[in-house]
Amino acid sequence: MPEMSKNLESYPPVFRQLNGAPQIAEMKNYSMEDTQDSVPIPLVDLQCLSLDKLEDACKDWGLFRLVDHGIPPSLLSKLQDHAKMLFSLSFESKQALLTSPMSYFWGTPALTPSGAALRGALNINWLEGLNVPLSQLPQLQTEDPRLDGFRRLLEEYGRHLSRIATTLFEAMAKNLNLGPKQSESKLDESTGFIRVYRYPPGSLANEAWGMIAHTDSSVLSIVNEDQVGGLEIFKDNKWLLVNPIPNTLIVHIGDMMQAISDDEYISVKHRVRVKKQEERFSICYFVFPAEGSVIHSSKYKPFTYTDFQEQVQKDTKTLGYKVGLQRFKLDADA
Ligand SMILES: O=C(O)CCC(=O)C(=O)O
Ligand SMILES: [Fe+2]
Repeated sequence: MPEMSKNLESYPPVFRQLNGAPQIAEMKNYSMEDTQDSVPIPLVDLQCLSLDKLEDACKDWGLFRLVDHGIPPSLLSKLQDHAKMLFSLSFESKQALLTSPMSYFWGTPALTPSGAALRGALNINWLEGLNVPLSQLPQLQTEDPRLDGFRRLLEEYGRHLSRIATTLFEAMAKNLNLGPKQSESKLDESTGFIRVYRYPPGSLANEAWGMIAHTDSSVLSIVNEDQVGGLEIFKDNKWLLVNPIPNTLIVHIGDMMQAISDDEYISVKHRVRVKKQEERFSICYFVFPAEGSVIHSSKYKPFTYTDFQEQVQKDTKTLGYKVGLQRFKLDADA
């Protein structure tokens, strides 16, 4: 792992073993299925939004590539550069610097509502992350110029992401014929948070998953990945590689949107594995329904996002994985 050994002290101690991830045998269970070559995923243009194209992508894929989104390329590249700089600091410096309201975590993307890593029974995910609740960003007290600069970039990025998520959700609500009553409070910008991830480089000896297969619990998730690639989606019983393309964003339908759409839209299963000898960075945005807002659907018992999240946390702790929407299905034993 050449790149990793250059910068070993920046990694959490558990990642520093040169022969790859711990629990590798267990993780190999997740890599039985082959991944197909990269495929062109549907394109959605935000400036000239086609409701039909959007509808097809949400129904058939549960994800699409967003172009003409209005985020300046310079902001995207500055964010990526800043993330790289912060993650290259020593593990100890990151633990000291990246504190409340942000949180620094590694080995799992599952966090408690306060941002602490939630350790399940299984799996170490081969990643480090920084969790940033956007509404709390103004409370960040820092005199460190590295962090202050990052905060300003994140605030600007967060404003763009709120705009994009709202525009897309309104278009989806139109397509689904949701009345104002049904759609209001189903996407609340103040719930938005950003995850910045660093995935260690892959190697032939290391088949570990950066992030194991899952669906997102959000209404919508918006991913800005670098050129290393490694995001895979599950479609028609196959794993497909999503090609990284500069200045585009990948939008995922999340579990909440699947329920709101009465299962017309798919919360797409996805995973990450870095195959190149390079670190991968991604900056992901997640947005949720307003607190207390009840999701009514013909397919599920009425539930709030808080009910859902509590169930996910319970399952992750006791079973080691998220069961997800299945727990709330009307015709299933929860
Ligand atoms: O890093 C990525 O591209 C995806 C991350 C992801 O799927 C998640 O955080 O839920
Ligand atoms: Fe995800």
